[in-house]
Amino acid sequence: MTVVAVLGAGKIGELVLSGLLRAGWPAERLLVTARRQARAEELRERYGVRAVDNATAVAEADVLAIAVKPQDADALLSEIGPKIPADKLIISLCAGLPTGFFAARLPEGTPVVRVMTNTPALVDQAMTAISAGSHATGEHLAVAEEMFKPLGATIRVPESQQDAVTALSGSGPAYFYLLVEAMIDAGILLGLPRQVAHELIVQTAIGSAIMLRDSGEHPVKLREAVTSPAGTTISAIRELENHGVRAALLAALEAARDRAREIAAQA
Ligand SMILES: NC(=O)C1=CN([C@@H]2O[C@H](COP(=O)(O)OP(=O)(O)OC[C@H]3O[C@@H](n4cnc5c(N)ncnc54)[C@H](OP(=O)(O)O)[C@@H]3O)[C@@H](O)[C@H]2O)C=CC1
Ligand SMILES: O=C(O)[C@@H]1CCC=N1
Repeated sequence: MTVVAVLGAGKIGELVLSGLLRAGWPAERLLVTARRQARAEELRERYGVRAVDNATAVAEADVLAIAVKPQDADALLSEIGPKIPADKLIISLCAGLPTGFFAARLPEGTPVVRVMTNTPALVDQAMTAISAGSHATGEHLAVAEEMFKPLGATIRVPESQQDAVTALSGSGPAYFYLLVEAMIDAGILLGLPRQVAHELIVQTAIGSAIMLRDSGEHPVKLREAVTSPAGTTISAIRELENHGVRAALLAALEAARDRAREIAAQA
């Protein structure tokens, strides 16, 4: 029976933990570690899982899901790396860090899978991209899929695409929230009560997202269907184009991809 330990159960680690529990993963098959005792205690109380130290997690778990900040990964691996038997599966959730970073700090032959998920895991709507690193087989990828499928959709990608994935879907929820925030402000500008603007935009976002997923139509077609000749939508779209929204998105996602590369270079 697979035992999973989440090493560094902060925001993302907790999302993985709670998602697995919602999916029926038994609490006895889950371990968590945290740097602060208070955090470990909080997770133990909230989820009924065992909060242990990193060494115990390594000894008892089959799968070690590493969910510390990339900047903290080196210290964590200095602590546990030499003790890890090569039959453990390492699943890294860290942005930017290539699987080679882990391989260099782990015993030869340790399988490493790199995963990029996102915060809609909270509502079982994550997008998780999974890549095999050195020594990871199809079986290891299947274990990662078994863990992340209950949290939403999964896709396998070559590791060379993971920095781009991080820019798109890893950081992606933040872009949508920013857009929604700005559109609610626009509603205020137009004189709507904040609560009404919020309700209008959130439901419009949900409806548009479900249509995008379920209709199978290209977004251009869906946008064209809203855009009447000499109507209101095209007036707004002209302003969006005038203000360079498309160019801003291209530049923003390129910056996120570049930051992922920088994180790896600095690690
Ligand atoms: N937030 C997001 O949307 C996404 C994040 N990620 C990746 O997930 C990882 C975690 O991010 P996030 O959850 O946001 O960050 P958090 O800071 O919320 O979580 C990291 C956790 O790791 C703990 N920690 C650090 N060092 C150790 C250690 N040596 N032993 C045990 N625990 C330790 C921290 O403890 P303490 O609180 O005491 O410092 C903290 O609770 C990052 O690598 C990030 O790139 C990936 C996809 C999306
Ligand atoms: O901002 C970050 O670095 C992390 C990785 C993807 C989403 N959040």
